[in-house]
Amino acid sequence: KRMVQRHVIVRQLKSLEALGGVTNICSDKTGTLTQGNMVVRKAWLPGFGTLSVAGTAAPFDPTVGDVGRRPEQPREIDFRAEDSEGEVLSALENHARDSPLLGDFLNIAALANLATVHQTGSPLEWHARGDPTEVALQVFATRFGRNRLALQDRWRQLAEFPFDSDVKKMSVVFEDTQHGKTHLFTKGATERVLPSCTAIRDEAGHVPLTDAQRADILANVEALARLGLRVLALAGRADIGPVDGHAAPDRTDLERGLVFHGLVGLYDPPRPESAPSVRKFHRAGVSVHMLTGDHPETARAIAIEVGILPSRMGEIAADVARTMVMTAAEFDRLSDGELDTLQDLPLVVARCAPHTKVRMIAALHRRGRFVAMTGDGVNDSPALKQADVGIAMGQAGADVAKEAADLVLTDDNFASILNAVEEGRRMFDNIQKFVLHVLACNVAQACTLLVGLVFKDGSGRSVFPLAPVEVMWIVMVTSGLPDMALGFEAAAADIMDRPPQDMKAGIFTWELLLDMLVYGLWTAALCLAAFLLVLFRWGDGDLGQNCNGAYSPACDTVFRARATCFASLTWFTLFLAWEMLHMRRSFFRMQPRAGPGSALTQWLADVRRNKLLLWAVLLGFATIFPLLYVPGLSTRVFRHTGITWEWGVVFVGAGLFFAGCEAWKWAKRVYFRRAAARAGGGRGQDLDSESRVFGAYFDGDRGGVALDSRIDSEATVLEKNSKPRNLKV
Ligand SMILES: Nc1ncnc2c1ncn2[C@@H]1O[C@H](COP(=O)(O)OP(=O)(O)OP(=O)(O)O)[C@@H](O)[C@H]1O
Ligand code: NA
Repeated sequence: KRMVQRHVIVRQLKSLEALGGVTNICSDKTGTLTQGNMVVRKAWLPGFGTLSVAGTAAPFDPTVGDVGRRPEQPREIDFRAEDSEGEVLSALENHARDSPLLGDFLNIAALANLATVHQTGSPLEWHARGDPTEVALQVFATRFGRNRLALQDRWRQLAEFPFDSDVKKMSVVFEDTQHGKTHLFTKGATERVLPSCTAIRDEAGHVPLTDAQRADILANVEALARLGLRVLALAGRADIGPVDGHAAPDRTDLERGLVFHGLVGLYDPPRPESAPSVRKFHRAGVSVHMLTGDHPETARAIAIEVGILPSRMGEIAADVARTMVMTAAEFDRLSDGELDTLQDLPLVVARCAPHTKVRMIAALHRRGRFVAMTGDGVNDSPALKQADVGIAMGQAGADVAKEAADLVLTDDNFASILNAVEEGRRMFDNIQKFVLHVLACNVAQACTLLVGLVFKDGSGRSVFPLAPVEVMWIVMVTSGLPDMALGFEAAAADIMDRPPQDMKAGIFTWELLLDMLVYGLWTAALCLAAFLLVLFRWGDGDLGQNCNGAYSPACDTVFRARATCFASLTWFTLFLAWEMLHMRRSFFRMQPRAGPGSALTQWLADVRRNKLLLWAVLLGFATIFPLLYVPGLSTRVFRHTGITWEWGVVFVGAGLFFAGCEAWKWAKRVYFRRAAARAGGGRGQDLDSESRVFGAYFDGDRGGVALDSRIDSEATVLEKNSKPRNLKV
C-alpha cells in the first residue's frame, strides 16, 4: 500500500522482493526516461530549407515560440552557431498559403495524424489529445493555420493504416472534396518510409529520387537525430484513384511509389528525475539499458543526457562504442554464441522491436543476471513475462502488457522504478533480519537446553536450565513481538549504495548463517554461564529432587539459577532484535553520519525511529517482573522464583552480550572493507563517478578513436538556444 504513494502498483508481492536483487534494468525511452511530451524542433523541406522552432516550453500551445528558417539542409548547418535558426518568419499562415511546397508538407503533418489540438475552457487554453508524436506534429501544423479540425471541411478520410512499433509508420487515405481526388499521406521512421519513395518534392514539383538524394536525406536524418530529436519522414501520393474505405484496401499496394516531402525532428526532453535515478542505480550496482524504438543517433543523444552512456563517448575505442549502442538489426544479426562472447551487452538498443527485448533478456540470463524490463506495447507481453520482474506502464501501457507484468508504474516514470527497487531491498533486508533473529534465538534456546541435559539430580533426571513455559513465553512474546516489528523497519541509509543481493542464494547467505551461529552460541554461552554460576559458584550446587516439576525448598537454588537464566535470555533476545537493525553497523551508531546533536541524542533518535520495535522491547522488559515476582505465577507456572543479587549476573551478562555482538560486527566490517578494497583493485573513491561506472569501457590501451563527441554538446546547445523567450503560463 505504501508503494501506491510511490507510484507503483504491485501485482505480485514476491516480485517486489525480487526487485531488490535486480542487476540489470532495461527501460523504454519515450515517456519513461523522457517526459513523453514532444515538440517539433526542426523540419526540413527539400527546396524550402530548414525550419527551427524555438522559445517554447508549452508543448500544446501553437502560439508560443518563433519559427526560423534557413535555406540550407540540416547537414550543412552548424547547430551550435548563434544564427543556426536563421531568419524568424512572421505571419506563418501566409507562408503556408504562398508556398505549395510548405502547404503540402503541412497537410501531411496534420492529416496523417489522429491527434487533436484545440482551444477550450475559459480562459481559453490549448488542449491536445492523442499520441505525443502526433500531437507535436498537429501543434506544428496549427502554427501555420493547418489544424486538422480546420482542414476537415475540405478533406474527407477514407481509410487508415495504423501505426505500430513493428511497421513504425502510418498512412491515411483522404479525399480532396474540392477536386474529387484521392490522396495517400504517410509518415514514419525514415528507413521504413524512404524505401517506398520513388520521387522527391522540391520547388520544381516531383522529381525522381536519385541514390545521391537518398544518401542526402539519410545524412540529414543523422544530423537531426544527433540533436536528440526523433526524426519522422513525411511522404504522400497524389491522385491514387478511387479507394473504397469499406473494402479494407491493401496496405502494401497503396504504400508505394510515394513522393518524399521532408523530415521533422521532435524533441522529447528527458524527465528531470531520470539522470539522478540512473546515477543512483549505478551506485546501487545496477546496470541500466535503454531499449527504444527510436533512431540510434536519437537514442544515443538521449542516453548521454540521462547518463546511460558516458558523456565522454569520444574517448571510447570505436569497437567498444559500437557494442555500447546497437540497432536491433545489428543485435539480431549476432547469434546467441556471438552475443555471449561480447565483453558487455549493449547499453542502448535502438530501433527495437518487441522480440529484440526477449533476446536481450535471454542474453542477460545466460550471463547470470537478474533482469527487470519495462514495456508498454501490446507485443511486449512475452518480454514482460520472461523478465524476472516485468514492469508495465500505467498510463501509456496496453492492458495486455499490464496483465503480463509484475509491477505497474502509475506515473510511467523511470524514477518510480528506483523507489520500487529500494522498497524491494528494504523488504528483503527486513525478512533477513526477521529470519536471522528467529533462527539465532532458536539456536540459543536449543543449545542452552541441550547442554543443560548434562546436569542430573540425585534421581538421575536432568535439571532444565529453562522450563518449558519459559521457552514458550520467549518464543511467543519476548521474541515474537520484536520479530514482527522488524518487518516495519525503514530502509537503511546505505541501502542503495551496495550491490544487489544474490537472488540465487536468497536470504540464506553465508553471512546470515554465520551470524546465526555466532549470535545463537554467544547467547547460549552467556545464559548457561549465568545458570551455572548462580547454581555452583555462588549457590550451594544443590540440584534438589524433581526440580523440573514443582517448587520445594531443596529446589530453591535451581529455581533462582533458572530465573537468572530466563532473565538473561529475555534481555538478550530483546537486545538481539535491536542489534538486527543493521547487519553490520554498530547498534550504537546506526547512522553513517552523526547529525547535529551528540552521539547520544542521535542514538536515542535511532532507537525511537522504529516505534513498534521500541514498544515491543519495552514490553518484553516490563513483563519480566510480574513473571518473576508474582507468587504462584512465578513458581508454579514458570518454575522459577524471584531473584535479588542475581540481577548483577544478568547486568554483567548484558554488557558481555553487547560487547560480543559489537565485536563480531566490527570484525565483519573490517573483513568487508578489506574485501571491497581488494575487489576495487586500487581504483579508488577519488575517481569521478563516470570513470567508476564506465571505467571498463574507457580503456586507454585500445587506442580510442575519436568518435563524434559533438553529440552531447549539440543537444545542450539546442536546449540553450531554445530557452523560452515569450513564455506564457
Ligand atoms: N504516430 C506515429 N506515426 C508514425 N510513425 C511513428 C509514430 N510514432 C512513432 N513513429 C516512428 O516509429 C519509431 C518507433 O516508435 P515506437 O513507438 O516503437 O517507439 P517508442 O515506444 O515511442 O520508443 P520507446 O521504445 O523508447 O518507448 C519512432 O522512432 C518513429 O520513427
Ligand atoms: Na515504447
